[in-house]
Amino acid sequence: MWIGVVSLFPEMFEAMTQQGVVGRAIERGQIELGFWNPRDYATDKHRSVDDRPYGGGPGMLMKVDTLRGAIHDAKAQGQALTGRSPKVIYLSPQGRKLDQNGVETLASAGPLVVVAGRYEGIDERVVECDIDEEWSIGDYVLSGGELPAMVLIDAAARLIPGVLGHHDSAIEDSFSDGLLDCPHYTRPEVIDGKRVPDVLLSGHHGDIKRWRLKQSLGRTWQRRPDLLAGRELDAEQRRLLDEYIEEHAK
Ligand SMILES: Nc1nonc1C(=O)NCC1CCCCC1
Repeated sequence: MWIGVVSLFPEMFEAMTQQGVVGRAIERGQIELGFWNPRDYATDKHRSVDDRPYGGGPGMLMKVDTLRGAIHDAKAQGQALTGRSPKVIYLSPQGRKLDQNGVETLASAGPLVVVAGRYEGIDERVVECDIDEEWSIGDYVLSGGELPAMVLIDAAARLIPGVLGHHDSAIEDSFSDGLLDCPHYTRPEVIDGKRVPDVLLSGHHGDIKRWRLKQSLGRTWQRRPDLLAGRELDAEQRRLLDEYIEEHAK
């Protein structure tokens, strides 16, 4: 998967490109990241990358020509390397809320150019002319789009076949099948008097699988009932959830 990143602070991405799942995926060639810094397109002696907002008001906006130059070249490189025109994504609180379905959609959309905003944002005409989709990672305001860009890159990378060591771990993640994740346990068997659930020590893989599904359904029912609304449960899932509710009725 090819992702071009437009950012004034490309060095912020170094940690994720050299470590962990994403770092390994890059090393294996499963992901390719390219970086374009609008500052490299500055032509004045101060190498300006911000500009004053029309109408006054606090703060600055990203300078149009340097930003558009970076987006243009990132798109061109993505096209040249993949043969497909990249989808250009802008991350801001004004965007569509990103969830696992959105990640799956973006991860399967071919090459991407992700634009990380700074200052107070970007000119609306750049959004209209150069941005294909605006996405938000949540209803809060950060100081830049770099962390949201890293969130998107990480979540998308996990969905690329072969990136995760164990195929199931992607499916069993929270939200991968639309449910919250089940509880997990590792050594020691007892922590502060709290024991690992016996089923997990039983070696009965069918029982363990059913227990994990029951816990996922139950947790989702308790913590995020919105994720269950409109979801068709099969007979087994319905039975397990009813059992969980029975056991946890107040
Ligand atoms: N929340 C968010 N989801 O995606 N991005 C977010 C954000 O808070 N981004 C900050 C950026 C927004 C553009 C102007 C500079 C600050």
